[in-house]
Amino acid sequence: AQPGSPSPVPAKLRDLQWGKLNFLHTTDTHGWLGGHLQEASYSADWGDYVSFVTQMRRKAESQDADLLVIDTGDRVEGNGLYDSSDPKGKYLYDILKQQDIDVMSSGNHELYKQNTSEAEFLTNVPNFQGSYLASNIDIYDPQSGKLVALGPRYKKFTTKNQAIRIVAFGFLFDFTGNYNNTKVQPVEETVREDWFQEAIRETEVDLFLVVGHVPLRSQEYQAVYNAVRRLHPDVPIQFFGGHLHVRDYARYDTKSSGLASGRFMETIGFLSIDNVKSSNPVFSRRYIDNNLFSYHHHAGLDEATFPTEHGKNVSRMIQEARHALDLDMVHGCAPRDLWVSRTPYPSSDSIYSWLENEVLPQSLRDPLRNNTPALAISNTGAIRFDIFKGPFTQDSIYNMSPFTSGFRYIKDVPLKTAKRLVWLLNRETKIFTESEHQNYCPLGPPEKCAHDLDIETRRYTPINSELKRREQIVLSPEVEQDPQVLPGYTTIDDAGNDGDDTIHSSISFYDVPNVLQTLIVPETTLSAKENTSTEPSTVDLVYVDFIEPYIALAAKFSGLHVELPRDSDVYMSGTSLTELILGWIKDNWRCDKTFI
Ligand SMILES: Nc1ccn([C@@H]2O[C@H](COP(=O)(O)O)[C@@H](O)[C@H]2O)c(=O)n1
Repeated sequence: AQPGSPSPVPAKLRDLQWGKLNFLHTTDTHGWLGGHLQEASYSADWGDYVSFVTQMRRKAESQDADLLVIDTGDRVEGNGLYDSSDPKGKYLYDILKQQDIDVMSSGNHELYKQNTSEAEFLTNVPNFQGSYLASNIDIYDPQSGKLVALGPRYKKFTTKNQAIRIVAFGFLFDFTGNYNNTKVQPVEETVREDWFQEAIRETEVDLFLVVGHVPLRSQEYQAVYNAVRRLHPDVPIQFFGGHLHVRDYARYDTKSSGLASGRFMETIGFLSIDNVKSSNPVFSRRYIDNNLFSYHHHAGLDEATFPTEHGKNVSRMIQEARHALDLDMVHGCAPRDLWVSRTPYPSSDSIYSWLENEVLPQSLRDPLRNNTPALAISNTGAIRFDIFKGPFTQDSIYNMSPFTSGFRYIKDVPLKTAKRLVWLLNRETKIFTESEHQNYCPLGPPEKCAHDLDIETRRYTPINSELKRREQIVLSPEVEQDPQVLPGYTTIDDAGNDGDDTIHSSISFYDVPNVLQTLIVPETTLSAKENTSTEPSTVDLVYVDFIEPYIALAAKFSGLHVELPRDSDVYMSGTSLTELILGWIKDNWRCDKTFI
């Protein structure tokens, strides 16, 4: 673990049920390779995980079993270790490659920007040669300019100890937000390609392994499942998925299942299959809290015997990178916790209410607009993580707001129309079912998307259906706090409610809107007449530039006749949402002696 990170608190643990074939799975790590420096439950770093994999491989060997290590993408964007370096990822790729990963795939975050997908193609794919699969992604090779596969489409291999013959694929969901240097083929089309049809016609196979940055209960995985099952009614299929940032386990039939392992290095997913080659395979899953207490327990080792030299070196690499990036530099001290979804919105503890009521009204102003009133909009998904009371560091800003998005505006928009546009964006369904931009909740945080898909009740609500909007829903009521049981994940999945390795009390989850909004009306701009209603008749409609395609769409439905980007312009040129928030924090959150 990194120096200064909290030690894990001993807790009641559920054991792993090993099989002859076992997997460890990470997904949506988003650069959190240093672990969580403010949360004891998730305080192990990538170096500890390197040690854990080594020790678990030894344990597998001793039982004549196999262990495969999987990662399903979104390794970038979301933490200072990736986002704060120039170029981005300067330290991350070398740290990542220290892990011995057997099968991996790309996420959507690897493809939003040209430089990220090119780094993937030129650095990460070669670093993980033989493991990195790209069944439905092509990229324009920056050297030749030719469209080529990002990586091999699939691979066949046989495990070392049990000689299990595996055909593996690596998918990304039907993502449409990628930069134009990559092409993502919808999974439903990929499964009709000749190469895929040939691959699944393999007869010498004991298991199909489908890894991907794809929600488990999705039309994409349904398509893969249908294609394989049509030809192989009896061969086990194991899926690994991600993107929604939740722990989830799905049973598709008696011989197939899917595991999703959370987000941000909070969770290491464990899955075992026993009797893979028989007519009665046995599946077992566990979500391991990413901390040393859990690692020691599951490896059967202690503080002295657990760490490997390699693992310790990787922890040192992270420490040096964090030091070079000054990630512990304190910008201010947060006077209270601010939550993404642990508290109702709006409320005084909601990070979105804080942005709407304090940060944006006090900071968002373009001097070139001469105090013109503005209705400002940001997607809630732009804010990725909670703020904890106490020191707010260089790391914290990227954990909370990692993206580079700036602002744009449309002038002279009737306030009534602007408000209708916001209403439409938050109502979501009509707009997105008719949109080529449809994908999993493109505006809100991914956890909201899981909530909308009813993951916690294990019902898949097709995204195309008219989702009934719900009021704030408490998913799991607060329980009396048992002093030995700390709050944390209490997952319900298709195998029941005993998947988490650590026994926790539950944390409440509250839904959030797609976009937050704030009306910014400088006192002096109101005419005497308007002053009576305190609302201007027209405003600058200001928005985070990432959501411009959705603004364009909502404008169409709300009677705002604009063509974007032609009719919009940059607002506060050179200022990103992240910089705006950081500036406010530096000005407003002084550290007094109670924090030091
Ligand atoms: N530049 C960006 C990129 C993404 N977002 C938000 O993140 C959400 C997707 O996150 P995943 O980790 O699940 O891929 C997306 O819905 C956007 O809300 C953003 O704001 N800016």
